[in-house]
Order: sequence, then C-alpha cells, then structure tokens
Amino acid sequence: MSPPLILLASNSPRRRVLLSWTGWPFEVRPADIDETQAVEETPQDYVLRLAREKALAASEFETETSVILAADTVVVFEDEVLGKPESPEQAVEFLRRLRGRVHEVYTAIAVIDRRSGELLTDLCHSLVPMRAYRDDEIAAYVASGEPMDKAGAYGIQSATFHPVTDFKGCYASVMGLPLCHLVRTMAILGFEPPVDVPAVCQKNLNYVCPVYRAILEGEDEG
Ligand SMILES: Cc1cn([C@H]2C[C@H](O)[C@@H](COP(=O)(O)OP(=O)(O)OP(=O)(O)O)O2)c(=O)[nH]c1=O
Repeated sequence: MSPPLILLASNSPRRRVLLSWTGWPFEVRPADIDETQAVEETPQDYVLRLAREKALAASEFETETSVILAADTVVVFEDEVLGKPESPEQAVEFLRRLRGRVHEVYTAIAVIDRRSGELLTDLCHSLVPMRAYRDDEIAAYVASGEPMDKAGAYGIQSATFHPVTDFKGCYASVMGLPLCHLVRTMAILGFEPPVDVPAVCQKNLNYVCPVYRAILEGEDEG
C-alpha cells in the first residue's frame, strides 16, 4: 500500500516534530474547537472527546490527504485537569502544586481514514514525577514564556528547567503525541511507518519507550 499523506490537525510544534520522526509525509492544518471540559466528564473521556472533535473539525477541510490525525494532552493532579495556564500567575501556581509530586498525563489521539470515513481513537496514560525545583527556578521558567502553551505549564523536554525526574513511561506522549499508539492505530488501517520508530525515538530522546516495547510485544501498558 502506498504511504498515507497525513493531515496533522494541530497547532503544536511538538506534535509536528514527533510526527516527522515516523517518516510519514504530512501537512499541518490546525483545527480550533471549544476545549471546555463538560461537567462530570472524566479526564479520559475529555481528552478522547477533544482529540475526536479536532479530527472531525479537520475532516471539513478541502484536502488531498488520506488520513487525519489530531491529539490532545492534559495533566491531571488531585482529580483536577490542568490545561494550558491562562496567565503567568497560574503557571506559577500549577508548577508549585506539581513540585515534588507525581501526576498523571493523558494524551488521546484520533485518526480518521478518509477512504472509509472510519474514526479510531487511542489513549496513552503516564505517571510523571516532578523534581523539587525552587521558587526562583519557577520564576525564571515562567519569565521565559515557555510554560504558556503547555498543559500543566511545563515541558518534559525543557533543556533548562528539566522538571521531571525518574520518568519511565511514554516520553513522546507527555510531549503531545504517543508514537507507539499512533503506530498501533495506523497499523489497524493497514499503514506501516517507513522507518523504525522505536530506534528513531531512542536516537532523538535517548531512551527506549517501555510503552512502545509493550505494545510491540503485544502487552499494552498504555
Ligand atoms: C505536559 C506537556 C505538554 N506539552 C504540550 C503538548 C501540547 O502542545 C500542549 C497541550 O495542549 P493541547 O491542547 O493538547 O495541544 P495544543 O493546543 O498545543 O495543539 P492542538 O490542540 O492544536 O493540537 O502541551 C509539552 O510540550 N510538554 C509536556 O511535558
């Protein structure tokens, strides 16, 4: 089967970088939707719904692409969903709350096969331990502006703040796109990536994703 041309329905620069590692060709066209959480909606249902709604919104675009991909990431701490901070003050508050504790990150993906109209979703769950960074480190990180477009007000990938210690789950998922789940979902549609994605992840992130390995070996940890 010829490789799919993917429409990545996303504003996220991280998702662009991560998707580029799969070797699949893609175009980017963000889909803006209302991201309000519904009353009594669980974090899992919420991220899955947002990923699905972004993909469906993008399916209205005029495009030659054969697959649409959208995703959503949320941080969950003490049963509360922390999305992107609304102000620098809220970024400071989020980072103080998460400091020295473990929280959850959920990333959902939604994939639409435009040949059949089939829509598939998948969900990746990670437990993320934060280091006990100091208040002055928070202040410098928030002043850099970096936290403002990120769920929970941090980037696991930050080279200066490096907020996460001893993380063992799916790093790519916390960054915004679980490549393991994407490869699994695309395989259901009959698409294999042109490159060895675990090897590319290892090269770029310097670790072997245990979630990816579990999925490749048929035992899902995600
Ligand atoms: C927790 C975490 C989130 N993020 C980012 C990934 C997402 O871009 C963002 C979560 O917000 P999202 O609403 O999932 O995504 P987005 O608004 O950036 O892009 P779009 O909806 O158009 O696809 O936070 C990191 O880059 N690193 C992290 O460690």
